[in-house]
Amino acid sequence: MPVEEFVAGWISGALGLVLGHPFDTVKVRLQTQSTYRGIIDCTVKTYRHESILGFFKGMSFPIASIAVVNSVLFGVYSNALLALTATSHHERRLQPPSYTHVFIAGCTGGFLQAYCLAPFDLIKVRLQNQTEPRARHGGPPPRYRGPVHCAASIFQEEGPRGLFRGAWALTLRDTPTLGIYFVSYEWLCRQATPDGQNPSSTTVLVAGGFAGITSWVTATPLDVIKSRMQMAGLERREYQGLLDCMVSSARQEGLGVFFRGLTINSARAFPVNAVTFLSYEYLLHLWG
Ligand SMILES: CN(C)C(=N)NCCC[C@H](N)C(=O)O
Repeated sequence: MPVEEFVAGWISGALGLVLGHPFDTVKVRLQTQSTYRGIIDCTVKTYRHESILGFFKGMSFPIASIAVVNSVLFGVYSNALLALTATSHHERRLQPPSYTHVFIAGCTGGFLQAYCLAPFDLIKVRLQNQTEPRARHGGPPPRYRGPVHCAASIFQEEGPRGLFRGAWALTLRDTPTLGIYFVSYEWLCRQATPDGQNPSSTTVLVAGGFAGITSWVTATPLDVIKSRMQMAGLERREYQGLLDCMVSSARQEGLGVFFRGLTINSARAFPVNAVTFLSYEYLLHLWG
């Protein structure tokens, strides 16, 4: 089993993550809290209340976890394509796999990464939703002191299953949308590249960016539900399950609720995924 794809997936994921985390914090807050009027309001309030550090809350854990998550995604994707088409990463420009194979391999990568991602994503969302500034004398201390304290508290208060809160919504979000992610990337690269040649860096950047946007646009409705289910244990607002969360959110806030965070998700997706694909392709080319 080729391992370079796993390592390249890890490094490229970490680069994308640092770039996209401030956007991600604004997105999570818009999706789960109703105190903000929009992206600008949320950005200004976060900055005034918590300084620039507020945008980077909950980042240390994803940086550590991206090693597992992105390497599982890209490693499983590439190895699933190898199993389906008997071609390695370098042979795929001369013998391009069918879009059906790309989709199946992407869904497989998405399905497996979702379960690795679930506890890390839960902790990230809980920390991002802590709006108390880190060090304010006299004010109430934040509920969680950091990622390890957050994981331990969830474990104590909600049991081991608590760490997988929202995992089902996350799996439903990621399985098809990662198929869409890789198909969009491949399709855009092939449109802009003569047969048998490697795509240029600009093509990879643009195709990666648009693949990110396409997949996040389709993922946003379940992303909202996932984030709400992850916060439910904390806010004493329990849902009976995924369907209940969908129905009660739509009843209380209208269908527009499923598109909360769509603009910021798309704005974040372009640079993050452009950088992720460019560094992934570059590293594999370097080691090739
Ligand atoms: C729609 N979904 C779930 C994805 N496209 N997932 C792939 C993640 C890529 C990158 N780390 C990001 O956070 O955008």
